[in-house]
Amino acid sequence: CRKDTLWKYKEFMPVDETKMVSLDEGGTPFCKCDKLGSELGIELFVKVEGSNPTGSFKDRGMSVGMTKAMELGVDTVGCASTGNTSASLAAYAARAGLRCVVLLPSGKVALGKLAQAMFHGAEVLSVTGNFDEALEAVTALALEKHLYLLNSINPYRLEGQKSIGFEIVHELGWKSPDRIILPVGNAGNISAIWKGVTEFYKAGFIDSLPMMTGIQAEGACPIVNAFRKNTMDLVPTENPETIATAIRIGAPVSSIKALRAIYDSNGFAETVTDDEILEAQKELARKEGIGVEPASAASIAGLKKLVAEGIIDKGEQVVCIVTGHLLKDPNTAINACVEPIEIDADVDALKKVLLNK
Ligand SMILES: Cc1ncc(COP(=O)(O)O)c(/C=C/C(=O)C(=O)O)c1O
Repeated sequence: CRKDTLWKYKEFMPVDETKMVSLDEGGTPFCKCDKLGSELGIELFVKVEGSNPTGSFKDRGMSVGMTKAMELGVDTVGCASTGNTSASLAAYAARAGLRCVVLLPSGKVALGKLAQAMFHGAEVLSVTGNFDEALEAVTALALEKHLYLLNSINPYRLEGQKSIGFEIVHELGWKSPDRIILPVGNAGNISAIWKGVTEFYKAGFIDSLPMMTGIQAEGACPIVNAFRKNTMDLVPTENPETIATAIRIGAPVSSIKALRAIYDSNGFAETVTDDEILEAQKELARKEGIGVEPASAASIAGLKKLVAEGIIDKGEQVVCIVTGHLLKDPNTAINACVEPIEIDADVDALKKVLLNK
């Protein structure tokens, strides 16, 4: 694989690299966003995880998790998913030659993700119920050893995803940013990144740590609710609802790790509305040219809100992680735009429309 993958940090990956299952994941773009940043009075970088092989950060965790599956000699892998985990698992299982079973909440998975899971040959089960119920069912199946579970409850997933933290501090010249902001659903990613930066801190590679800041949709925000009460006790959101279907999760499995990361880093947790998410998604696409799916835009919407609330100080160096590609959810993107103009392929018609002539 090419040199700039997450495997350049293989010494920090607790798996047998001779069993590596890789699609050259990691080494994603780290874009300085001066237009948005100067409007907000901060120094803004965006880590574009939609540039991974299947279009989301999940590939990092899946590469290491699938490598562990090969080490263990399992024949079947599985997950429940709001979409991206299943898309990534299907691709990496195909690469590894393993049987793949995915459970998806029926009618609540964005088109691109469903297409990926199906086309890579996963056995796709459309579950009546939400993600949390699907996860409970597939976990029971795994506990009876019918499959190897690769949801982010599997620690090897977090071992891969912690490389996002490695790359951020590496790209900043072995320095932590003041703050890392990301969307939170099942809460594996914020936990993983905190693990990564603290490992590099303990190794002496960096001498400070970022404030970990998690953003949730207003209709699916158990972590934020716990944070606001300054507690580790999580009250699940019973019927989570948001247009950002990737983070439509009510009972995050990694809530303890995520709350630890937020509290220990002196970080923060905030909610954003669906409208704020859609507005941020379009703003990032049209001001900085970075196309992301709705859940990913929650980190930008959260940044704007926290600056407005005075939680984020002027001049802070902030990294927003945008977790999935725009193409994952084409329907939501098209519904947010005006219809294309129908026109004849004729120069006069073009001049009429474009030049008002
Ligand atoms: C684009 C995107 N952005 C953010 C998240 C939240 O990350 P976690 O807080 O680590 O869960 C997800 C999660 C998706 C799934 O949980 C799944 O695919 O099953 C995502 O796809």
